[in-house]
Amino acid sequence: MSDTILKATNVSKIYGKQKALDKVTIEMKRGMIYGLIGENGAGKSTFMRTIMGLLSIDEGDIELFGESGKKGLQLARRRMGQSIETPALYPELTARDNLRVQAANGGVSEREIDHLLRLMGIEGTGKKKVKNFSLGMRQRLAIASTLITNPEFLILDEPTNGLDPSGIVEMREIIQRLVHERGITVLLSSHLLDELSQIATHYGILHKGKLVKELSKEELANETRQYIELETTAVQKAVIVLDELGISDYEVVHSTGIHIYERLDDVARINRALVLANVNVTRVGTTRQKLEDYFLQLTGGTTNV
Ligand SMILES: Nc1ncnc2c1ncn2[C@@H]1O[C@H](COP(=O)(O)OP(=O)(O)OP(=O)(O)O)[C@@H](O)[C@H]1O
Repeated sequence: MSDTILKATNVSKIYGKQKALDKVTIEMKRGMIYGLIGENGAGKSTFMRTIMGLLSIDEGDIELFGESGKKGLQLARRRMGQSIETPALYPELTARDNLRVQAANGGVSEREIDHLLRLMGIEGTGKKKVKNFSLGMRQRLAIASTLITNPEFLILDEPTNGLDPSGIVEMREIIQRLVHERGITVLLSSHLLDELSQIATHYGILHKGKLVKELSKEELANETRQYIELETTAVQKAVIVLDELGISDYEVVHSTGIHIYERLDDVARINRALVLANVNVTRVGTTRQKLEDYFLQLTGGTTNV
């Protein structure tokens, strides 16, 4: 069985004169959680729609589960679920009855419905009607309904949009559970890098239809790593002091600068030790390039939230 779930090569979509997608190439392997990040209008939904076959492409190739061509893609898409165009939830029905309605044609058992409700953490909603659900609960039910067909690859369009911070954390946990318990590969989107920063294993930054950067979770962590920035005119002496303090994860970045990647809460102590050793410290402090700053740097834009 191929490990490549999605291979989109040079995919373009043009609306009139506007290129909503401009030669986007993305490859996803089984088990990945791929976060597509971009501001409003960057092309995230358009990309997801083309992958699901809800929208035709003007250029490029799409391969799903190793299948290509019209027939092959049609078959492959049966193994996928999506939240871009899900059936509307019935506000007058309970969560369970909503799933029952959607499961009606698929021969899905009550046991499976129970499992989905539990998986999404909405098993306790009982007789409560969906119209009285919070946005977070509704989002969970919407995802539960995409799981009815037991997809191997799930596409979620902005699943954290509109949720409060605790709702975002819960949604992240749910998505991680899907990956760990069901082995589902997930492509999801957000206009905020921060919202997906703890769950995605890979990131693609989309800007004006172009994929401007692709990086793994580890690469992102490195690029936005927090450290103590130490400026001193005596780098060599400072390094000796750091060694004496048992600090080994540091980097001399230039003739007067050191980045220390550990003991971030110990700035005062490190400073004291340096001063005691007669090291002239011109600046010491913790810095971190915030994720959203990093994102703006890549897209050269201003934040729209
Ligand atoms: N049916 C359409 N006709 C014309 N232009 C469209 C159509 N759908 C999308 N667009 C344009 O294509 C570009 C990409 O839109 P898309 O919805 O994919 O962006 P997005 O990143 O998903 O943003 P959002 O978060 O706002 O949904 C936008 O400039 C949008 O105006």
